[in-house]
Amino acid sequence: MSELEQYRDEIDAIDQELTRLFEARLKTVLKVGEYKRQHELPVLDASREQKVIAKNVDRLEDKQFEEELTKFFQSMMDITKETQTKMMK
Ligand SMILES: C=C(O[C@@H]1C=C(C(=O)O)C=C[C@H]1O)C(=O)O
Repeated sequence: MSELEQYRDEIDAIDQELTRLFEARLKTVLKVGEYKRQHELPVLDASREQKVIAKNVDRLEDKQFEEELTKFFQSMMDITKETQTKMMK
């Protein structure tokens, strides 16, 4: 196996984990969405989003990825808000 194929195998294994975790996170987000619907709360909670980002940036072993991780979490939370909004219709 070439070096490139080995790296891609590694990426595939990581993606498998990411997909499993993303699905689990989305299922929990939908429960939050249902709670918000019942309690008439807005989908966006900007202060919670800031906390999620800060907490996870803090967990980074290599701080050079701070900008990338911030974008990653912000993009994911944009998706989860969209999913909650869709579900609340
Ligand atoms: C899931 C929530 O709804 C939104 C999505 C968030 C997320 O995906 O972590 C965080 C805050 C909210 O803007 C929440 O309020 O906890």
